[in-house]
Amino acid sequence: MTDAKVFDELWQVICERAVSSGTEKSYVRHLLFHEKGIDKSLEKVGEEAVEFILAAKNGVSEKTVGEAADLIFHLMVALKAADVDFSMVEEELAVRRAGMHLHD
Ligand SMILES: N=c1c2ncn([C@@H]3O[C@H](COP(=O)(O)OP(=O)(O)OP(=O)(O)O)[C@@H](O)[C@H]3O)c2ncn1[C@@H]1O[C@H](COP(=O)(O)O)[C@@H](O)[C@H]1O
Repeated sequence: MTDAKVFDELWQVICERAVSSGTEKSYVRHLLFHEKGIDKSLEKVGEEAVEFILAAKNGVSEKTVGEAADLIFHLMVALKAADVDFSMVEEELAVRRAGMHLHD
């Protein structure tokens, strides 16, 4: 899959994990129901951001792609932990594309 639909699918899975009390192993659930609360997801965003920066600075594109994916994934989990729907971010980006600024 190479189109933006992957973001919507991933968001849907993250939302399912947030309501599911299932017992199967789930990394998303591990983050969302962590004893540190939202701090766990936020920590991961920080770690992954640093890893992305280091990879990009080192100029190895395969590593940079992997770290970018880790960062975006953890950012989406953190949005869920912050109770912000991903569609709001998409909407904000769409508004900016249209040359308007909703939250200025
Ligand atoms: N995109 C991802 C994804 N990217 C990275 N990771 C996991 O992120 C973890 C990062 O590893 P780290 O070493 O940084 O963290 P850790 O030591 O395992 O654990 P913590 O430090 O977070 O406590 C690894 O376990 C990876 O498997 C992901 N886990 C899940 N997804 C997506 O989320 C969906 C749902 O996942 P589950 O909730 O596990 O079913 C999957 O189908 C994927 O689409």
